[in-house]
Amino acid sequence: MSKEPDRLFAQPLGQVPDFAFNEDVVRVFPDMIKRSVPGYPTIVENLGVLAAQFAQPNTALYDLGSSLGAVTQALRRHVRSDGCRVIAVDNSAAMVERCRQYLTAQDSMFQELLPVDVIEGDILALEFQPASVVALNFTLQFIAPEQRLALLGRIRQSLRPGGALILSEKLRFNDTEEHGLLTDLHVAFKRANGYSELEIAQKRSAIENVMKPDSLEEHRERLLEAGFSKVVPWFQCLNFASLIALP
Ligand SMILES: C[S@@+](CC[C@H](N)C(=O)[O-])C[C@H]1O[C@@H](n2cnc3c(N)ncnc32)[C@H](O)[C@@H]1O
Ligand SMILES: O=C(O)C(=O)C[C@]1(C(=O)O)C=C[C@@H](O)C=C1
Repeated sequence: MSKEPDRLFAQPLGQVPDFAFNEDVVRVFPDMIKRSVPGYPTIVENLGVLAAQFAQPNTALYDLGSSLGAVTQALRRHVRSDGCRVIAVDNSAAMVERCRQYLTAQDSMFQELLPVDVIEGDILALEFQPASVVALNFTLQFIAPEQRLALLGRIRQSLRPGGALILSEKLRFNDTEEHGLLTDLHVAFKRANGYSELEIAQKRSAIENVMKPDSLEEHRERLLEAGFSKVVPWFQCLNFASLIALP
């Protein structure tokens, strides 16, 4: 994995462009996401552990918005079910290219890993195969809000009995005081990880038009509306959480 530090927002940018998963972001992404998302390493590793409990033989395991394949690698470290295949999908060409390189490196280090397809494509246009695990790890928040319900509905239809969707997201909070407190604490987390006030402010402007977090209540209601029967939060650190949704 690239160890290049994230300094993308360190210099004054004047007009801050909208955040995009381009080549510049790809180069620093492992550092960026670890220093920006509280609990990210714990979520990724345990997503593999959880997935091993839900994986059913001869089904697909989806990593939607796979970026550099951190979740795909965790699935391959933990899931041992027969006949499973990991399908990693991302619409950023730069992410997909680097993801394939990392997975080739994983293949050369470990034997008997699950086979994996890395697809460059839009998850909104994907034809889902019968699946037992679907991971949306900080991806749904980048999908246009009006498209989220239909996507979750199609994921629900693809899930076999015994499977699960694992959904991780940045949260917003309906209670103003709770929202303010957890937002301030997230800024403190970023500061403690070496980001300056300028970096924090410019990143905030870059993502505000492209990343639209929902509240836990909105997620729960939408997942139930999409046909899931049960929604169980399994992790929260500050304003970032991960949920298990059962078919
Ligand atoms: C925050 S990153 C996901 C991080 C990654 N899952 C991980 O755990 O390391 C969001 C990813 O979703 C991808 N993405 C956003 N919209 C997408 C879409 N409509 N179809 C496919 N990928 C999408 C972006 O290119 C980006 O790589
Ligand atoms: O909320 C923020 O400040 C973030 O930087 C979050 C976040 C995310 O949740 O995906 C946004 C963009 C990058 O992919 C990494 C982290």
